[in-house]
Formats: sequence, C-alpha cells, structure tokens
Amino acid sequence: MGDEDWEAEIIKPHMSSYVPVFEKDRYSSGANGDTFNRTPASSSDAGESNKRENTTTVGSFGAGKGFGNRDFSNKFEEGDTSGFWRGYQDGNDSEAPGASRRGGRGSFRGCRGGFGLGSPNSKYEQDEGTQRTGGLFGSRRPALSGAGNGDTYQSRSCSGSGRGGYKGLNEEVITDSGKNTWKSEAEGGEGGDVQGPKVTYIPPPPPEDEDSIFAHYQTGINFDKYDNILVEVSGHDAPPAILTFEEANLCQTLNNNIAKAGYTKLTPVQKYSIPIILAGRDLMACAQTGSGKTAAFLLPILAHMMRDGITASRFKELQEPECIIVAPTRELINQIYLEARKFSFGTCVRAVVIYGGTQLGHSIRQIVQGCNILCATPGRLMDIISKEKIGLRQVKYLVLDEADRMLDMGFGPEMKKLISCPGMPSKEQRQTLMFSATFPEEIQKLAGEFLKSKYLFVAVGQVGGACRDVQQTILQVGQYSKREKLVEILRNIGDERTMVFVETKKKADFIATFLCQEKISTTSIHGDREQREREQALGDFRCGKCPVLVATSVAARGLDIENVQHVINFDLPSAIDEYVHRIGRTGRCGNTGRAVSFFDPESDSHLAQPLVKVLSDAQQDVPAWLEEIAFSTYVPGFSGSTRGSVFASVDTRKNYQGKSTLNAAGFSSSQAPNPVDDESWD
Ligand SMILES: Nc1ncnc2c1ncn2[C@@H]1O[C@H](COP(=O)(O)OP(=O)(O)OP(=O)(O)O)[C@@H](O)[C@H]1O
Repeated sequence: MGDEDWEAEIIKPHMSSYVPVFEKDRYSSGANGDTFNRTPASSSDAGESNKRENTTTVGSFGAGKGFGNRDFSNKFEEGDTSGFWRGYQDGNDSEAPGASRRGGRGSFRGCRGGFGLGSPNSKYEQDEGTQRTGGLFGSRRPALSGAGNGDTYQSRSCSGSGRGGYKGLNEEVITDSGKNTWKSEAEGGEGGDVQGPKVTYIPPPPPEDEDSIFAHYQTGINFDKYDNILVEVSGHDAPPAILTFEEANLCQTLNNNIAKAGYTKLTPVQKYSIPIILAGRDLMACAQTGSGKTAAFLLPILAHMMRDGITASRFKELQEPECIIVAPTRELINQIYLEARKFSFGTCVRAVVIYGGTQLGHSIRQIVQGCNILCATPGRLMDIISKEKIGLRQVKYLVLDEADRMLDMGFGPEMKKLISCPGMPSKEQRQTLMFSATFPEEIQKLAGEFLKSKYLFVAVGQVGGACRDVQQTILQVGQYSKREKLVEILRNIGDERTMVFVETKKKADFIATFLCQEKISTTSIHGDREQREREQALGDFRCGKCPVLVATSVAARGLDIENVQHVINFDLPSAIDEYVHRIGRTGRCGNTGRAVSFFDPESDSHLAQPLVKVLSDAQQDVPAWLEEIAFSTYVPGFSGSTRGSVFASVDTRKNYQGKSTLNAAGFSSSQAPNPVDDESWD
C-alpha cells in the first residue's frame, strides 16, 4: 500500500461489521441433509449477499455435496478424496504453504471474493469485495456464502487463485520440520512486499466507562495457594521480592487503579518481577499461565513513567513512544492494551494498540493522536515504523510477551529487525523484558541478543496448589472416534465454556460446523478468518452466546477469558510447550479448570514422553497406557523440553556460577551475590 492510500482510507467513515457466527439458531441442516443452511440475518442481508456472491465452488463441499450428518461422516471415514475431504485428509490443508493452498487438488479453489454475507454496509463492503474478486489473490475469507436458496456453508472460501495463493495476514506456517510455527502478522502486512487484499476493518472502540474498563473476574479458590509456589531467581544482585503492593511504592493513581481492578494481593511473578523492573534490570520471567504476568510488567513500567514525569502525549505525525510491547496474536495484544489502558487510567500516559487485519489508516490515526505505550503485533509494527509514524529514539522499555514465540523462527527475524531499526536504543540503553509460561533452551540462547548480559531470570514453579488448578485427563481416542467422543463430552459439559483446539484451520471450520449440526452453539477462531470474524467469535464466546470455541493454536496463548472451565485438545499440538499454553486457557488466577486431550497413538506417540513429564510434574494421574507408549518411544536424555521437575523452564546460562535462590514466593529476598561470567553461556 502506498503512502497515500492510508490517508484516503482515513476519510472513510467507520463502518460496523457483520460477522458470521456458527450458531444453532442460525444454521440448520437442509431438508435433504445435503446442504448446511444458514438463515440470513435479514432479507436485506440475503439480497446483498446474493448480489455479491461470486463464488466458484468447484470441488468444494458447497456444490451440493454433503454437509448432512451422514454424508459428512461417510466421506470422512471412507476417505473420499474429492473436494474438501481430500484436502482435509491429506493433513496439509490450509496450513501448508504451496500446492495445497494453491489448489490443484480440487479443494477450496477458485473462490474469488465470494463472501456472500449480507452487510448493510454495501458500498463499503462492495469495495472490499471488488478488490477481492478482481485482485491477484483469492479471498481468504471463510465464507458463509449465500448461494441459491439455502446458503451453503463453505468452510474455507478458497486458498488462492490459479496464480498462486496469497499468504494471508495471519498464517499458520508449517516449517520444513513440520512444526507449526504460525505467525499472526508478519507475512504480507499491508506495507510489506506481498500485496494482499486491502484491509478495511476498523475494530470498534473499547468501552470508555469506568465500570467496563475495570471489569474483572474473581480470583479462584486456589489463588492463596500461590504463596506456596517456589520461585527461583538467577542472575546476580537481584533485588528482594516485595510482599505487598504497598511495598512497591507506586504512585497514588496507580494504587487506585490496582484497587479498582480488584487486585489485593501480588501473585508470585509480580512479587519478584515488579522490584526487578523497578530496579531497571532486564528480565526473563517464566511463570504459569494465568498467573498475572501482564500486570507484572505493566505496573512497574507505568510507575517509572510516572516517576519520570512523563508529559502528555499530543498530536504529532511522528510519535515516539517510551514503551513498545509486542505479542504474537492480535487478540492477545488487544488484551494487553486493555490492561495498559486500565492501569494508566487517570494518568497522562496514553496507550495505543495496532494489529494486522485492521485498516492501516485506523492504526495510524490512533498513533498520531499521541502514544506513550505502543502495543503491537510485529507485522503491523514494522509497517508503521516503515511509514515513519513511529520513531524509536525514546524507547526505554521493550516488552516481548509470549517471548519464546516472539523469538522462534516465526517472529524471530521480525524482532531482530526491530532491534536493529534506526533509532532503536541499544540493549544497554533500553530495558528489555521477556515473559512467557515456557522458555525452551534454544530460545533462551537467542534471547541473549536482546537482553543485557546481566539480565535476571525468574522461574515461578508449578508445584503446590496451583498445579491442580487444571485437572488434566488424557484419553486414548483414534482419529475416527474423535468427533463422537467430542460430542459426548460436550453434551455432558452442558453450557460451560469450552475451548476445543484442533491442529488446522480447515479442521476448525469443519468441527465448528459439525458441532452446530449437532445443535451445540459453537463459533471458531483461526488465522484464516477475517479479523472482524475473529473478534466477533471471541466476543460471542466471552459473553457465553456461543459456549464452545473451536480454535487453532492462534488462541493457545495469553487469552484471558473468564469462566473457561474446559479445554479439549481434539488434536494434540505437535510441541509440548503448546500443550502447556493451551490448557492454560482454563484454571486461571486461582480458578480451577479441566483439560481433556485426545491422544491418537498413530500420530501423537512422540508426545507421550513429554506428556508423562508434564502430568507428573503437575501431580496428575498418568494413565498406564501412556506410560507404556512413553517407554516404548523412550528417547535417552530427554528432559521434558527444558523442564526441571519444579519449573516449567530453568535458566539455561550453562556456566552460570551465581547463586540462584529457591524460595516460597514472597518469603525472602533472592540474592545472587557472586558475579558470573556474563557471556559464558553463549
Ligand atoms: N494480583 C492479582 N490479583 C487479582 N487478579 C489478578 C492479579 N494479577 C493478575 N490478575 C488477573 O489474573 C488474570 C490472568 O492474568 P494474565 O492474563 O496477566 O496472566 P498471564 O500470566 O499473562 O497468563 P498467560 O501465560 O496465559 O498469558 C487476569 O484476569 C488478571 O487481571
């Protein structure tokens, strides 16, 4: 997109969006069971929808093929290799780059802009539709297309035209190793080399009233048990932990905001991280999912800003934020932004969020109004920097949330570009903070490039009460029995909020559709859905309208949703760390939750050993059959990723000689008085 384009976009008025929801009320099986129908939200929707429908569904299951239950099941199990099923069963489906995305196998090809969803914003949408239809790239939209009388649910509208697929703004990338290292934004950003369809989505502004800003959920019955969790701090001259918010000596406004947020007690990661950050140290912190890492970095950063007498940000074409926070998914960065807005309430600190899948002009408009804390996904951040709307000279704090993901091969290159951008202060001149629930050894080594050599490492243990916050069950379920088992479990669960994780985007659509057919209100989120659809899906799940959310790993990290009581791993992820993040969507902040995982020995045997380790570390029952598989696939020297028996990850600075301290959180300070050879570990 050229420089002028975003300015043109700016004058477009905000348009509300129409978003599909997989919901039992709005879907029904066709009379003959062949077509999965969607009742248009209104007749005008339908009209608009049909007018714009321009979908070629050759080989896809929109063309009168089965979405009736029986057909569905037969095709799946008999291995029909036509249309959707072929793509699906090949196991590559939309995640794979190359051939399968570009068609050639008959699945999900040739759809050019066909998103037949009715929208009252016809002009606006038509513009978008025109671009999609006429453009080089096929629409990525998971169309619910209004074709003919009954709308036909097309799970994935297409994956590119004959001229090669557009790699979307939010792709899950399968690397050569087969490891899914999706990255949300970095590919094909609006200002990047790869030109995609013009993105016009403007997210609705968050509510402004104080009650909404400070809305929070209750800590759970196990919150107090956090006090017994072991914490290890490694590195030297670590400042002592604090036991209370008062000890942090924050300014009155921050204290008020903390109280309004309902925080009365520090979590272990906060007890250790807040004083470390206040002391100006770089930090790598590894703590259990849902244990308050966001506030652990936001509060001391804000405290510093207030202490330094930050001046109110004002309108300027080039903004120079003091703090940049990056996270791997759009939804997560938005959540972090909302936390930043909450804690900075009543101060002159202005937080801004920008992320892909939304109109670039909108991002720029937000920034030019003033920006002290910039929350961004990597692709959009680099776009905005290249457009010279953000200068980096004033950056004092760089935060990588889900840091292991931010540094892996998906986002690592983007992050390296960021720290070598002109103007970005060197690591000696800025404070760099990394947070995650998992820190594999190889990633810790990469992190050295970003952190001062004397950074501190905080590892919060998972033994004690918190380990039982998520009750983990592993069931041996073969591929062809999974759907049946899923329905059985969901029927037992009733209306309790449940996230169902699957491995691929197509499968997410497929399972969501299947569940709707089973009259279970379901929505889905994955990287091929339009951003407005993703946000709507999350909204519907959050408010309980759709108590089941089918998701790919795009939703595995960071999302903090009240009352998620269950996580079901319909497919296990390829890596154990991802498993840890996924089950962490439940059992947050001292609440309890359950995770059920379908283990298919055909495809999941490589996970047996790390799973046994994770289960036993968390004091969960380990099924005998799993132990047997783990034993038969025994890999000598395996240490369960980088896990120790107490901590999810440990400091891997190999020749580290400093004393690390192991304390029940908050009971004593941690000091590591012996200086270490700072470079010795790499
Ligand atoms: N001290 C506290 N008291 C009460 N609630 C808290 C406290 N700290 C955090 N919370 C709440 O706990 C929830 C989880 O926090 P947060 O999302 O920061 O966890 P996290 O450690 O970043 O999780 P993940 O690893 O999944 O990203 C949030 O709703 C947050 O508001």
